[in-house]
Amino acid sequence: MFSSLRTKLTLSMLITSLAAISVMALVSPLLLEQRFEDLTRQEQLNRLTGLIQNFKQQHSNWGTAESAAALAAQMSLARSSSDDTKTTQTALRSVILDQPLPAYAVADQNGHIFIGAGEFQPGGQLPATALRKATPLSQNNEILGYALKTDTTNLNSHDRTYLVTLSKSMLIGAAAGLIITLLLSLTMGRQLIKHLRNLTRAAMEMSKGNLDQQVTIKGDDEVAILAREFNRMCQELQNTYAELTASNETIKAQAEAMQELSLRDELTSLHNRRYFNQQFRLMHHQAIRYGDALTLALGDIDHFKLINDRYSHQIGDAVLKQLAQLMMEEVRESDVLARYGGEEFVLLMPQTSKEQAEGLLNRIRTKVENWPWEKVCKGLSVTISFGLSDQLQKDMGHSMLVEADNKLYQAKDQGRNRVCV
Ligand SMILES: Nc1nc2c(ncn2[C@@H]2O[C@H](COP(=O)(O)OP(=O)(O)OP(=O)(O)O)[C@@H](O)[C@H]2O)c(=O)[nH]1
Repeated sequence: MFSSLRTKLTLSMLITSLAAISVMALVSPLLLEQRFEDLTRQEQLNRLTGLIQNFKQQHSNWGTAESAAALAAQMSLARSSSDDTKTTQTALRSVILDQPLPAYAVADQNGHIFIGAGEFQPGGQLPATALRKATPLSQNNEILGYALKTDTTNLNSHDRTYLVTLSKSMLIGAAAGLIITLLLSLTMGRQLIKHLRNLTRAAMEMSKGNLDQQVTIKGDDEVAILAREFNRMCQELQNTYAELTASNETIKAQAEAMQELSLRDELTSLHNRRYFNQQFRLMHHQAIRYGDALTLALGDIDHFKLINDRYSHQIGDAVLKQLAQLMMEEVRESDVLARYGGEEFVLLMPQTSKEQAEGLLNRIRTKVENWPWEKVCKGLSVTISFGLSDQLQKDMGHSMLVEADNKLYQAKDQGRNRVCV
């Protein structure tokens, strides 16, 4: 339901804020009231202690029923009097008039009550059980009297109003603070989500194969660290991919070169017999299937042994190379010219009749005969003989090769430097 991170963050912040305000609304007034009461009570007890001290300074018999009665009398006088010149009466007035009437019964150290409250009346005696519950009023470790709380609260309506106003102000302040925090969190959350979205988008692009991904980095937080690492990984991946592609290309090129080399003759750079065999099988099959013409020629340099013997093996090699070059210049791209072995060549001519092939081979033969072989070696002359076949039989080309070979022998027998058909 709440699938996006943004929604989840917003909701969690809202819930947290509401929970914080609720806790504050419930707990803080209670704590405040408790604290307020404690302070008020302490203040009242201090005043009572001060009252007794003042009285005791003037009356040496403090602790007797008489002195308690005298203080009680002074207190009832202070309630009705406006004269505040005397110290005790001033203290009394501050206890009795400035403060709400405390819900305390107060007695001297021997339990003689001089301030009455509840069931305890002035002039009476505070029972032992009540005395145990009462708070001692002491100074310099000397107990001057006891105050027994007879009411649950020390707070008057003023205090309560003050307390409620304070609680409300606190709540308004807290609510305002929380709203600001919420807004700030939302802004920060938006920024965070923006960075995460950028990262997600870049990662998705990467998974599609677009490795060239870099995200903007701001700040130094965890998301920035994540983004920095992501960028570094992208860069590394890109470099590795480029290296792999390059080495792949090299391997491919090397494999192609190896393949090509394995099908080429090293000396003449013509295709070799293996390549010829592959092509011959294919072309022979196609020619039979589609009823096309296919002519095969075997060529052999005349008296090549003599050339080797007379001019050296190196000159023999040079002749082979030059002759291959001359033949290459004459044949079509679609023809297959290969060194068949030693001083023998084979030429496969697809869609070529025997007559057309004969014409081409005679052109080659004449070209070879007329080429200035003196350039290679003084006194050198070279000729070549060819045997032709266009026999298409379903025997994988065997009869064609046999016939071409027979015709080549025929050409040699008839005096060489010729084409036998
Ligand atoms: N220099 C060189 N000679 C080669 C190479 N391959 C084969 N030969 C030589 O070619 C010669 C072929 O001689 P033969 O088969 O007697 O034929 P021929 O001398 O040409 O005589 P005919 O074919 O009857 O005209 C041999 O001496 C081989 O050593 C090669 O790659 N380089």
